[in-house]
Amino acid sequence: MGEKEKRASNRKMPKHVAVILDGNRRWAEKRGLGTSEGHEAGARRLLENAKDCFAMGTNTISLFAFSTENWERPEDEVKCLMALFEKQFRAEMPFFQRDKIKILVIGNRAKIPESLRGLIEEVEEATKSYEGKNLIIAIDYSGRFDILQACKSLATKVKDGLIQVEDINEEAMEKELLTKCSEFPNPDLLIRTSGEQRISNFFLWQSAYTELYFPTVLWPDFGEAEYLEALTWYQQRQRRFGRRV
Ligand SMILES: CC(C)=CCC/C(C)=C/CC/C(C)=C/COP(=O)(O)OP(=O)(O)O
Repeated sequence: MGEKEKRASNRKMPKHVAVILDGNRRWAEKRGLGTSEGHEAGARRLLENAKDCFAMGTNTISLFAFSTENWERPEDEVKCLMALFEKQFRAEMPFFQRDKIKILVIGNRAKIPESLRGLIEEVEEATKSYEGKNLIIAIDYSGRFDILQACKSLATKVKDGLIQVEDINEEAMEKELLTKCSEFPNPDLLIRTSGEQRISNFFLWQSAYTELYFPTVLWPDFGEAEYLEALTWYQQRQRRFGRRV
């Protein structure tokens, strides 16, 4: 049995892995390349890793591709990222369909260029009936934005008489979050590469009991061996969810 098959049969595999892919620019700088080449290398790595991750039994992968704060980056870099997202969605559509991967893009779509927005809708529509492999891509996403939009939606339901204040509980809240945690599990493992040890406004609600893993390697260098190391670390964790065991 190969390493991937062995992992896939391990019952302690994370069902949902969230990733903050960090270090593309530093990776490019170290090689005398431009930032856009770093992001391109990051995007290639992303898809290779997603394939490995699904093959080893994880059924939901979330990627923090572009944070709300990323709009503050130089205009050229933002343009290049939006163009890269478009290129990747177009190039990967046949793979999503062949491997039956459901795509869900979460975040505030208002500022995303129209052509990318249209393409996202197309990809989501084409993959919406697939079950078992979910790829959640966060673009113009922030955890605070997600919690706020969920609160607004619940408040509107109370105002419209659809629910009572007493009906608001964790389950009701989770149904309103963009990750639809009632449909997808909360992340078991969050990986942030490049040595930074913070969540940076990613899944604030969803990662309450997530195991946080911070390898120092830069994202474009995070390959299969590094992912296996992350899994070994995860499988040694004792998850208590606040209880004594
Ligand atoms: C399918 C799809 C949506 C693919 C594209 C994913 C992709 C490559 C996103 C880039 C995200 C990003 C801003 C990375 C951080 O590196 P950084 O620039 O912050 O690196 P640094 O920490 O070295 O500055």
